[in-house]
Amino acid sequence: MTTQSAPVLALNNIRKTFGGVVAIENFSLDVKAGEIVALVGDNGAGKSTLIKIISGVHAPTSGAIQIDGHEISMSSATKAREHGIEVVYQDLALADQQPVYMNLFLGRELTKGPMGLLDRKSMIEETERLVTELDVRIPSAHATIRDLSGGQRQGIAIARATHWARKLVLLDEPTAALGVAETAKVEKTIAALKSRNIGVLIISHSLDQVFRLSDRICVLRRGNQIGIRETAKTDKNEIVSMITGV
Ligand SMILES: Nc1ncnc2c1ncn2[C@@H]1O[C@H](COP(=O)(O)OP(=O)(O)OP(=O)(O)O)[C@@H](O)[C@H]1O
Repeated sequence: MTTQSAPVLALNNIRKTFGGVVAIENFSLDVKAGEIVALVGDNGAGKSTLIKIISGVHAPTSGAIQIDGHEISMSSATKAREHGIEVVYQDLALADQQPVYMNLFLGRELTKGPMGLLDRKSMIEETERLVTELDVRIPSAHATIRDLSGGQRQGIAIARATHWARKLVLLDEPTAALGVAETAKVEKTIAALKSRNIGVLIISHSLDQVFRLSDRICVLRRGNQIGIRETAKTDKNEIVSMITGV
């Protein structure tokens, strides 16, 4: 059961231009606690731009963003994290030369003692607990990211986001590079966020995945919101025609 109370995220009349290009026009959307909303649209529709606006990478040209009913200025990715928002980007943003445990704590390393030394033991223990819980199969918490497979890296990026998120997880094509079994595992992890009452906004080109995971589907075309549908009350044909406009 989920508590669908006040929206964790509310976007009101967001507009974003890059020079003369209007990437997002007049866009509004709520994501409630424990809800999974899928953002779909063709290439260039504006999906990634929207995720970057919510995660503080791009400032909107105009419009407002509210978290838990409070208007906030998402001026940087750090600020977004402070508000409990975590993102998994297509390029994963992992430090390739670093071990898994350092990646899970990147920028939020645990320290000990008056000198603030890295508490590697605790970070390794916490990493081992987390990867076991999420069934991310890696050789060890000490493994270097560059030595892992694409699926293992993806698992680490998602483990990091789900571990730190308090309000909202944003996922940009989280399973694009994965096989069937790995995709199923990632989808299970995403679905489990509902029980922690975390809101999820997911970009996916796979309508099968969108229908498996989401509560609602929001369609974007050329920066405009074409409509929002409850997943249980629509079908692929309707969503495809909303995406393509035919
Ligand atoms: N940094 C930027 N500078 C200039 N234009 C940009 C920038 N980022 C995005 N755009 C433009 O904004 C529009 C939306 O792009 P965006 O990447 O958000 O689309 P998308 O829906 O995520 O596409 P895809 O599915 O191909 O990733 C496009 O016209 C794109 O060229």
